[in-house]
Amino acid sequence: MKKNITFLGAGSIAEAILSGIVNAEIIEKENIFVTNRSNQQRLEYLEEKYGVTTVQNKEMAIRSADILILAMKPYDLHESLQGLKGFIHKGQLIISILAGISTDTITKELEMASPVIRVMPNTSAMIGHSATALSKGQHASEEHLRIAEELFKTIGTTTLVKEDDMHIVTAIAGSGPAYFYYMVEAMVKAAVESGFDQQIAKELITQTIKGAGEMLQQSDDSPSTLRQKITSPNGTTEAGINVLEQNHFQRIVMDCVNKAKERSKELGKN
Ligand SMILES: NC(=O)C1=CN([C@@H]2O[C@H](COP(=O)(O)OP(=O)(O)OC[C@H]3O[C@@H](n4cnc5c(N)ncnc54)[C@H](O)[C@@H]3O)[C@@H](O)[C@H]2O)C=CC1
Ligand SMILES: O=C(O)[C@@H]1CCC=N1
Repeated sequence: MKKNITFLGAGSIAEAILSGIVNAEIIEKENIFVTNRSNQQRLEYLEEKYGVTTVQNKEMAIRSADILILAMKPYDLHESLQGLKGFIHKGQLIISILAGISTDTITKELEMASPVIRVMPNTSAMIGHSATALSKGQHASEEHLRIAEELFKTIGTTTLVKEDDMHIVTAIAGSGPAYFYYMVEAMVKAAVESGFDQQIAKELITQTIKGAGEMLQQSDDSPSTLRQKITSPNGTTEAGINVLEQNHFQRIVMDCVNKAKERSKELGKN
């Protein structure tokens, strides 16, 4: 792709995405520009690690961009664009990865009919395994969507969704990895409590999650059937699952996803 791409925001997800793009070599490193609010040390780290160009002079980086990736926190959007929208021009493709924020809000903030694509990646982008969802705003064309898809395919899978569904998608896929990490934390704790080695426990659990993920992808069985095949009558799995059931584990996970979805909606309103 012969394009200049500029990140506004240099946090953890910006790093995950740019790491994926750099590894895939889809855009020359020299054509990737990264800016943040003020943390010079952070920019130096990204420049050193990925060979991208980091800049304090946002004007130049924004004006010269073909694609602008908005990667600041949702609550920093307004202030950030207030200072920068003068440098943004209509021909640029705006990609927003901000949780909760609609493409219409971005258009309003920019005060121009820019093409905006809303994207929800996750941090597995870092190793090319993001499950990324995309939807296009009213001023974006199919070609804009195609460009965004091409870019995000370098960091994992891409799925087109209706913009209204972005809240639930954010709850299951954007935030999703964190729930699994949380579960792993608990499993490791239990293993350590049993006197088992922490590192070996982590390795075994990691391979177990990877295997389960591959099974979910490759097997024709439903998640429920896959679970049942592990659960021998009166065996260890049943004993464990019974505790989850007694404590309403599925209800808790559903509440967790719903709460994340509601939070996404709130972020969009504020
Ligand atoms: N962390 C994640 O897993 C995911 C995050 N997101 C979204 O990505 C966005 C960033 O999230 P994180 O990377 O986790 O946050 P973060 O706090 O790690 O990074 C935010 C970045 O924005 C920069 N920033 C703030 N104001 C700015 C300005 N005026 N100009 C330029 N840069 C500015 C900060 O300096 C910082 O580099 C959020 O909107 C979040 O909803 C989306 C998907 C996944
Ligand atoms: O927690 C958040 O708000 C962001 C959006 C999805 C993942 N992290």
